[in-house]
Amino acid sequence: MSNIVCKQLVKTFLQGDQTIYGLDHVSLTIKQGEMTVLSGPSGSGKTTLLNAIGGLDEPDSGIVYVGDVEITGLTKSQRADVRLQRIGFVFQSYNLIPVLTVQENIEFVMQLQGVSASERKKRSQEILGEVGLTGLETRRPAQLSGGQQQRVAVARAIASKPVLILADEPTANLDSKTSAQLLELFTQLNRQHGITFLIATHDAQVFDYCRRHIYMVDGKIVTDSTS
Ligand SMILES: Nc1ncnc2c1ncn2[C@@H]1O[C@H](COP(=O)(O)OP(=O)(O)OP(=O)(O)O)[C@@H](O)[C@H]1O
Repeated sequence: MSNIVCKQLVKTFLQGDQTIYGLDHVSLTIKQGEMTVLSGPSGSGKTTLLNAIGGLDEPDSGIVYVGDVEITGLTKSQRADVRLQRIGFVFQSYNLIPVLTVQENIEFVMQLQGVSASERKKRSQEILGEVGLTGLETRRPAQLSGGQQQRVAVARAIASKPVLILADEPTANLDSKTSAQLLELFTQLNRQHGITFLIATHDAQVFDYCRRHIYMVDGKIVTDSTS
């Protein structure tokens, strides 16, 4: 089982002469296959928590496990390796590589993983079908709508066959219909592949797709409910 376990995470930032708690002793367990929404006011620590779980940033103290790997015990390059093998990211701003085509953007991660060219082509075609982008493989990101670009970002995130997808405001730049389509896609990937989703958002539409809802204020989890 690849559960996510966080124990007593603390992350502080110095702002002027003030110490701000991005994470104030946060502990939580997310079971493999859960779809969880993380909400809270601006500055409550949502991104800081995603970054700690995904190993993009190091907490000051505390422990993060993704499955049997303790992320917090690794070096920067070891964390990058764990991300490559186990964790997909989806951001508000898509973060695609503009000079690469849709297919090349998807294959990029597999290339880093050392997957052969023929296997990359086969898998990227399958993934394009799965996210509903067949026929758009030779386009570049600027030639796609926001919703299509976000689907490419999801395709890239699942290319590495991750156990966990961390999504930070994934619907923020999408209209409500396109957001619903993206969330349907998340649900489908969650059900078919058992991928765990942790979605940080202000968008109430996301709540309908997640049974578990964690709410943060001032770096602390104040409610954690499952419907
Ligand atoms: N690199 C940084 N330097 C200084 N302070 C930071 C840094 N990153 C985050 N913070 C502070 O940590 C707190 C938590 O920020 P975080 O970005 O995690 O909040 P958030 O809940 O994701 O906010 P939003 O909903 O606006 O994205 C905020 O007070 C923020 O100003």
